[in-house]
Amino acid sequence: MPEDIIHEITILSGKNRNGVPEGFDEIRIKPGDTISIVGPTGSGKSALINDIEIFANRDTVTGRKILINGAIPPEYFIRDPARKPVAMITQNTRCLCDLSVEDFLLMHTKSRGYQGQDLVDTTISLANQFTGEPIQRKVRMTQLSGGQTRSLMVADAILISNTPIILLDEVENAGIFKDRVIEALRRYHKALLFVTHDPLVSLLSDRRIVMQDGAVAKVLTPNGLEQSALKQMLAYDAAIARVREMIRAGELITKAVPA
Ligand SMILES: Nc1ncnc2c1ncn2[C@@H]1O[C@H](COP(=O)(O)OP(=O)(O)OP(=O)(O)O)[C@@H](O)[C@H]1O
Repeated sequence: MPEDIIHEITILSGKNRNGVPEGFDEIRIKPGDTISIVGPTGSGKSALINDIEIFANRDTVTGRKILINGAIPPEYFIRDPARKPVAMITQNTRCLCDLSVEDFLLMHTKSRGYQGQDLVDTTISLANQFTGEPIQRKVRMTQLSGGQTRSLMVADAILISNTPIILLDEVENAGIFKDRVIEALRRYHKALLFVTHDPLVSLLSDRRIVMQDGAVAKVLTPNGLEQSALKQMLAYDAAIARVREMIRAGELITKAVPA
């Protein structure tokens, strides 16, 4: 529906944990933007993406307000799961559904009014680009590992739910190829906000929101200034991935691994 097309999400500032107003007026996010949310433990990272998930209207602990296309979002964005434009994927995302992967995705495509097997196949193959352990279509949803579940949920959010806004809360430790997830979300033109403690994931984003004491302390836009650090982190990440595979395969690591 044209009125459902999202051009912009706006975060209007609230207050920090001590009631002091945040030091920004508004943060504007457009489809295709990738934004990482960083900061120490307890600094308010999850609270910020929760505000977006529920379209806070000065009614959460932070006092923030979220606008969609410059206005308060319509009630059905919040109440109707099929029209909600936000998918939130967390470390705790679990699937309690006793169906095979294929049947689960088929059911979801039908409930969204799509027909045919094609979308199910594309979703499984996209999910398999994100995880090192390929997902078999006949396996039960409850048997998927943490990394496989998160990979499938991201692929489902991109292709079947097709939500324009995707929120990821610390999914990086879950055995998924985080750089491929970010690349795919960019390619599909999603607005992506992710809470992360991972340096590589942070460097891959266009902007970094830095949290402190429950408030946004800074919004950094590196504009290419971090390219050499990013290159270095990609090389380290590849070296760590190689060692991880060697360890998984039962090898002894007797030499330094070049980055
Ligand atoms: N602006 C605020 N005002 C009042 N309380 C807040 C504010 N922001 C966050 N909090 C509260 O502070 C606690 C910690 O916040 P939150 O869980 O968002 O931190 P976090 O940075 O995600 O932490 P972690 O890295 O450990 O997951 C929560 O109980 C949250 O509700």
